[in-house]
Amino acid sequence: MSLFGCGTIGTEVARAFADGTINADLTRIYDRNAEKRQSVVDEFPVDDAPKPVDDFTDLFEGVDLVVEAAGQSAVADVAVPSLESGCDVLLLSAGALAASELRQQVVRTAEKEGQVVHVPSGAIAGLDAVKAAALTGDLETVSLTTTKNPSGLEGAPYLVENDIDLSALDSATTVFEGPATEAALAFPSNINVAMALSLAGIGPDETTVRIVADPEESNNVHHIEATGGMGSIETTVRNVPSPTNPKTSYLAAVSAIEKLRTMGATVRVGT
Ligand SMILES: NC(=O)C1=CN([C@@H]2O[C@H](COP(=O)(O)OP(=O)(O)OC[C@H]3O[C@@H](n4cnc5c(N)ncnc54)[C@H](OP(=O)(O)O)[C@@H]3O)[C@@H](O)[C@H]2O)C=CC1
Ligand SMILES: O=C([O-])CC(=O)C(=O)O
Repeated sequence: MSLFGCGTIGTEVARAFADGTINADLTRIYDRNAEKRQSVVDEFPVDDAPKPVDDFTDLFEGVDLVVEAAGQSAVADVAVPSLESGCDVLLLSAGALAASELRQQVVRTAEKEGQVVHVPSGAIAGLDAVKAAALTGDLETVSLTTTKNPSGLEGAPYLVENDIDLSALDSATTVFEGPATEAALAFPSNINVAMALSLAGIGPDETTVRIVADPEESNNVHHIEATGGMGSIETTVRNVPSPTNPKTSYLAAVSAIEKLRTMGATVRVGT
């Protein structure tokens, strides 16, 4: 396998290869930051380290899967070329697929090449039930309310473009409400989970998202509500943020690791 992105999630994923949690080889890694590439290499014994590459197109050689843990622009760069090179992809920055042209291109290429696009549950819970409910054809509403400390939202394009200053907040405030299609692009580093939920359920135009900035909240909280003919589903995850990136919940990295681990497992639990 190859890894694109050697930041918070990429480092945790690489460690899981290094310590044998994932029973497969990580052979190539890429990040635009050479120091981060090197610090991932340093997680491995010298004779078992992945090769750091300067150009992401060198990730494809001799591997069957490329793990993206970098950012939405990386998905635009790497997803289609990976699939065309005969690699499956696992996308953490799934919000990139909110752009319908890219989404269609990725899906069509995967179909044509017979490859798989994996989107892990990441920092949310309940995709198993939402997927099953969607199959019944009468899943009616799906909503996600995400609450983060302002430090977990700062720098988001939507806040910058609308001149929203979160440092002045003294109580929980809704900063965005709209379809997942808009949320994923307005908050590209904060709400990739909305696209995972959309793909599992009723699509990004119908899935509604509310983002709350709360100076009293120390966790990244994701609350899902879904209703339909099967009844209703509610899940809440109160995630501990990663120490190296408060925008990213620790569970997101572990979710990707579990997905990779179980690709080769004999017993696979969950829908
Ligand atoms: N699906 C889910 O549940 C979740 C998804 N995510 C998403 O996963 C991704 C990784 O998160 P995280 O590890 O915390 O992020 P980090 O910022 O810690 O690490 C990302 C790394 O990738 C590099 N990078 C970003 N874009 C590119 C690019 N186009 N080309 C080359 N290198 C690039 C960054 O470099 P630099 O430092 O120079 O920017 C950085 O080294 C993010 O998009 C994040 O939003 C996060 C949490 C949950
Ligand atoms: O880690 C989280 O809580 C969710 C997140 O940042 C994302 O989906 O992009």
